[in-house]
Amino acid sequence: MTAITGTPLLEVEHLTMRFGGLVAVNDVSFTAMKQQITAVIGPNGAGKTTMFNCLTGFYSPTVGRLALHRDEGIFLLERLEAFRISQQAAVARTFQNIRLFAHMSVLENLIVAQHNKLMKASGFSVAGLLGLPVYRKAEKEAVELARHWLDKVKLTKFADWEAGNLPYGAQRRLEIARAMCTEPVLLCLDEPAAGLNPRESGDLAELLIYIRDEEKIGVLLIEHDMSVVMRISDHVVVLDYGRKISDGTPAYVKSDPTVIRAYLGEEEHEELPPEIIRDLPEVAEREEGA
Ligand SMILES: Nc1ncnc2c1ncn2[C@@H]1O[C@H](COP(=O)(O)OP(=O)(O)OP(=O)(O)O)[C@@H](O)[C@H]1O
Repeated sequence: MTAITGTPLLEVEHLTMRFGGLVAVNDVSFTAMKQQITAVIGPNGAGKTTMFNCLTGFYSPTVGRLALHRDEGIFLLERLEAFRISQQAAVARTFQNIRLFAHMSVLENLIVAQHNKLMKASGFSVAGLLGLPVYRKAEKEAVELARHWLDKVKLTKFADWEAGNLPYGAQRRLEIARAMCTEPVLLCLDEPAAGLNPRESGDLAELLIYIRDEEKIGVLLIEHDMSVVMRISDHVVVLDYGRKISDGTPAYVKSDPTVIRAYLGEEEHEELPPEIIRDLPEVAEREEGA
């Protein structure tokens, strides 16, 4: 493990999630820092999505403390219901499978994401029904925020399209925009590059860098695409069979023999991500000799 410096945003301590006899996440601890991209990687079934489900209230962890540090104080996520984790702790997430409102327009998807803020401004309908200035102001701000994110994900010209008619890569970007419209402090993305072509993966990487550097939001990223992970992450946590097996900078993790072994399995070299294959001693020697 190499030390990652920064200001803690999310402290995961001894997280364990059991399903009957199966321990999907086994005593995992790490700290994700503010304004950093922390990637969680590992072979299929390693426990990555289960960990996300614990963080976002879909599962109640068997054991563990999940402390989110905000200016307002510390939120213990394991004690909060899912809707409070998103509304009060300001944790947003996307899923492996796309979950947009397919029959709403692209812009409407981003306005609906701000429903809680708008409901509050409307005094839970009264001010909204009466068209009071406080509600009109909130509505205008919601549209401005939506337009800001449409621009950032390069979907402005598709604002009136039905979301379900967008190409796949654009739907993925819209999901991230929708999550950002909830104004999170922590953005959790479950395999955002899945199914993207290399150009779209490049755009995604740029977008995540923008979210970190300009919007100053912490990102927790589950991703199998190692070219994206190694390029943009500040910190990589590796899980295997539910346990944390490595934790550090991308450079440290990709040359960690434990990680190489986990991806290699027994004799399955082809499963190893190319970035890790390049660092294998036998490959490096071969390339030097060539
Ligand atoms: N609700 C559940 N009930 C029982 N077992 C579950 C449940 N959810 C996940 N598991 C099991 O927990 C283990 C970890 O699964 P998980 O989906 O978290 O892995 P993952 O690292 O996200 O995998 P992938 O990269 O394939 O998405 C797997 O063995 C899975 O079958």
